[in-house]
Amino acid sequence: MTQAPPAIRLEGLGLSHAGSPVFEGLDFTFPAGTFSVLLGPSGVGKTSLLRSVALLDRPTAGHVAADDGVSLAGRVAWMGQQDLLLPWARVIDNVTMGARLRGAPVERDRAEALLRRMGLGDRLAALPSELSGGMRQRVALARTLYEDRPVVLMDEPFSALDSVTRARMQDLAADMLRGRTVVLITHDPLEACRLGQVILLLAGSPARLSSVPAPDGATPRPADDPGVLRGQGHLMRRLLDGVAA
Ligand SMILES: Nc1ncnc2c1ncn2[C@@H]1O[C@H](COP(=O)(O)OP(=O)(O)OP(=O)(O)O)[C@@H](O)[C@H]1O
Repeated sequence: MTQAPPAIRLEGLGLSHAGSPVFEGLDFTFPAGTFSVLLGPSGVGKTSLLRSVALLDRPTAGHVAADDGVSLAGRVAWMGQQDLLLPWARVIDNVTMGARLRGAPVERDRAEALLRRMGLGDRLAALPSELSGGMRQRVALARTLYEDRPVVLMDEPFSALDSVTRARMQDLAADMLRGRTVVLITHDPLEACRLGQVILLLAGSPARLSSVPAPDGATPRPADDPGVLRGQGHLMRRLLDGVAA
């Protein structure tokens, strides 16, 4: 990573779809170089918020800005819920596609090393249609990490993975994204407590953000750490109670 990661400020951010407000008046700063995790009930507006941060959706009110005064455009790696792999391109070419499209040099060795760390070293020449859903998700994760951006926004990046692969990918992501400004959406309280340096809940209608204390200790925190298990239970309770408590 060559550029310093900025903090990202939301100022009075609001978004409506078809005239119905999804969220409004959001004021929050995602701290620079910090792994933030966002949870909330299905349909509350998490993806809409992340898309606004990524400048993919135009907010109805307020704005999103980097705290260093430089535009976020070109500094963000995005991993959406759909893997968006190109069906005609082999795994290795999907990972390096961004560089190809930009006309930048392709670092094949770096892409291969990433895929090997994802357990896909023997699938470099496979087409996406020859992969399982979890493998495709790992290719999409490799493509996101390959982009090497100071800001990384990920929408449920591990949702298709079995629990052991998921834990491995969480470890890898925590390691590779350390020091970047990351926002990750998850439905999994354990994932939030393993990875989150900042943990946020989005709830209500229109939705508002609230922050929850993260467990102690460096990330990735062990899944069986007592503080992680307590935090997981607390988050689950908040979600079951409709996040109000
Ligand atoms: N392009 C769109 N046009 C109209 N309504 C939309 C659009 N995108 C999202 N919505 C609506 O906005 C609300 C928030 O959707 P969003 O996808 O942001 O929720 P979410 O919290 O990410 O949900 P999930 O956890 O199920 O992925 C939902 O009511 C959804 O139907």
